[in-house]
Amino acid sequence: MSASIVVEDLVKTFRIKHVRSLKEIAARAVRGASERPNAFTALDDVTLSIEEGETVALLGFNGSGKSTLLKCISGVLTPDEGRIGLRGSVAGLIEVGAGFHPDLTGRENVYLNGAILGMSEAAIDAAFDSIVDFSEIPDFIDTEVKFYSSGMFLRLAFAVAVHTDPDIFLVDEILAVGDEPFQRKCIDRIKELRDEHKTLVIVSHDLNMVADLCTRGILLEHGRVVMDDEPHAVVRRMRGEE
Ligand SMILES: Nc1ncnc2c1ncn2[C@@H]1O[C@H](COP(=O)(O)OP(=O)(O)OP(=O)(O)O)[C@@H](O)[C@H]1O
Repeated sequence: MSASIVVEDLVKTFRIKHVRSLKEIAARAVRGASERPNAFTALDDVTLSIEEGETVALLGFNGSGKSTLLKCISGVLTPDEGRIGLRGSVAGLIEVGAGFHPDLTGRENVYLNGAILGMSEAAIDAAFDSIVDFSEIPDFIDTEVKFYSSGMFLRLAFAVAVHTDPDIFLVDEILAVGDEPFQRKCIDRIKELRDEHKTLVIVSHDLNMVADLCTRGILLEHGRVVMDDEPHAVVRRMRGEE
């Protein structure tokens, strides 16, 4: 086996903007109050290596840095320090509909999003019917996506992403907005990708589902990796059961 994703000494810091009214600013100036720190470390020296074909659950409570890590791996965010090495093509379903333009139709967005994810026009032509089939929204494919519900957005975004045939697939909270039948379909597709030996990194708060789906669990706390083990063991630790 060879490494598919290598992350070394990754640090990501965000600047925090404090929004205050003029009255507050004046009151603080009179009191001589000191400023709160305006930098926040979302990823604090993260090092990990994921082998080709592994299915990894990235776990942690709200704000622990999961999405930030996925965004750094996918290239949406640039880390402040550290290195990321990837072997193969990457598709991310991280911010649903991020690559979608609200004034374009579903059809136009399939082409736009497919191109962003590295598909040629011919490849999108060939996959188009299957993408629309998967999304199950054929009646809305020529409607501007600003009129879509959040679930319809997700359906089309997921359908495009799984048709790009990536080597590495990063998935953040796919189940948040899809209805139950579509969730089941997404999970089935993810299982197929797993069985095709793709490398998968999945973020979800549905702990039982990801623990069953994945072969490895990585737990983040305050931007640091604190456990890297069999996923059910990681879930038990999160629940305070061990
Ligand atoms: N663009 C940003 N600007 C400032 N702070 C940010 C930004 N993005 C994330 N953060 C902060 O970084 C921390 C980690 O956020 P992140 O979204 O990675 O957490 P998460 O583990 O995915 O959480 P959740 O389970 O709630 O989705 C949070 O405290 C968040 O407020």
